Amino acid sequence: MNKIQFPQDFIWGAATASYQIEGAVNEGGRGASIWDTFSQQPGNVKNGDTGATACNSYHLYKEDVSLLKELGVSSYRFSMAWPRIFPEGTGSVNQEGLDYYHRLVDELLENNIEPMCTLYHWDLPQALQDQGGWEVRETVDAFNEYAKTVFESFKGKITKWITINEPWCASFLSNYLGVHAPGKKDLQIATTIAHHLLLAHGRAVQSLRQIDGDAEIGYAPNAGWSEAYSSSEEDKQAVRRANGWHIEWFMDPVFKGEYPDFLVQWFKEQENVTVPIQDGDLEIISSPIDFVGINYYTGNIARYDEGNGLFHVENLNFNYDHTDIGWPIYPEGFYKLLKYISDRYGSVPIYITENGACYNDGVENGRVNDVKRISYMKTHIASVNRALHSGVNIKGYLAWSLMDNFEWAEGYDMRFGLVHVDFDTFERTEKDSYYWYRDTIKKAGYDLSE
Ligand SMILES: CCOCCOc1ccc(-c2cn(C[C@@H]3NC[C@@H](O)[C@H]3O)nn2)cc1
Repeated sequence: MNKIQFPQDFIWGAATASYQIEGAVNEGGRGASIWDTFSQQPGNVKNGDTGATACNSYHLYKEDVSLLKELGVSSYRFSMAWPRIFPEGTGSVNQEGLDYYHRLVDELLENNIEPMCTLYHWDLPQALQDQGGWEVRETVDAFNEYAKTVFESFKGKITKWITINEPWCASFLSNYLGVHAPGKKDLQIATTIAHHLLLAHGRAVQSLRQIDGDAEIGYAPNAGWSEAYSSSEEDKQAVRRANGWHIEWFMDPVFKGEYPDFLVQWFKEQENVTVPIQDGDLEIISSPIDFVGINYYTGNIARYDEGNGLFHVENLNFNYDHTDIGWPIYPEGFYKLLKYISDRYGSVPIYITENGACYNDGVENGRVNDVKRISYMKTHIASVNRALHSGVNIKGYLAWSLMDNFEWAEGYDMRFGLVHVDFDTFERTEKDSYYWYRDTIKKAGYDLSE
């Protein structure tokens, strides 16, 4: 037997995001985003890299679609850049921006590839940031205007929408830890932003129901996985706080209509931070959705460590194998996470909207022999298969990423692609993992002995 086998109707895909691949930041009427501003500020991004040219996908999208077609995927997850549609965040619509995404979507549909579109993958219009950004509720209204505009424009073409990608990154990583744009370090601001992102999600869900009853909508929360070092109560509580911050903080409000109270109390008592909930917010946030996107990369073993960070928790470094970005390789965590989500939130349809590994192999004699990425994909796709066969309602798997791209604060050094990109010439070279994934898609699985 020795086979990892998926159902024939299992959806296979690949994912990218606008600021990471498009480039052409001053073309097509696009306005500035917070990532243009943040990446231009010295010290924020390795090597001073920016998304100004990226993979040049704004001009090379047909080549990208050809790569997807050859790969054999049935789904392509991309994101729209809000500043291409509304250069000033609100107000007049930039028709050139809509036209670009219509060209991309038409090319996908002509190749029988279903577009899965993320509305917000972190490139907030700078004009809105200048007026308070996600800290102010007016940005929630602006997001809803943007969402309604593209729902109307792409009705009948795009049938799977994702509202917000990784709200933990867009709130806490960006406004408490200061690692991503706009680089703030204030827990109350980050907590307020997290709430407004969830509110924006809920408002967009309600708007889609009014505009296009045939389309499906979800969101893509972060999902790391921490596991207690021991069965001691203090280790278990420390890990409960860590997982709660990454997972429950963003999933309980959507699926249960409330924040995890133990964490709300922790924020209040430890940090004097509160969530600015107004009447009706949680009803909006918990508007029923059609699927949830799970993004998984890594997990860790953790234990209680008095005074260590927000939650008094220490991630232990067991010298597990790591990818080139330094993240431990922990496929069992993926299986445990998926079971945890299914047990806690029920049979909501799940798409793995991101899973992949950073390996920085270069091109040698026209090939990229990224055997470690193939190994990572084998073990992690097997974890998805374990969860699927354990009753978790998983509908598809989309690899992060179709191609090497701008990996945020890590710049272009950290490569997650199935396709290698030369960032000077924009030449694309399919890696060995691309061919392995193509064969796996064709067989809807793979043989463990291979
Ligand atoms: C001070 C401690 O700070 C440590 C860094 O902390 C993080 C956490 C998480 C990430 C992270 C990066 N990615 C991959 C992206 N997902 C979406 C897509 O755009 C991919 O490029 N996911 N999570 C980075 C850094």
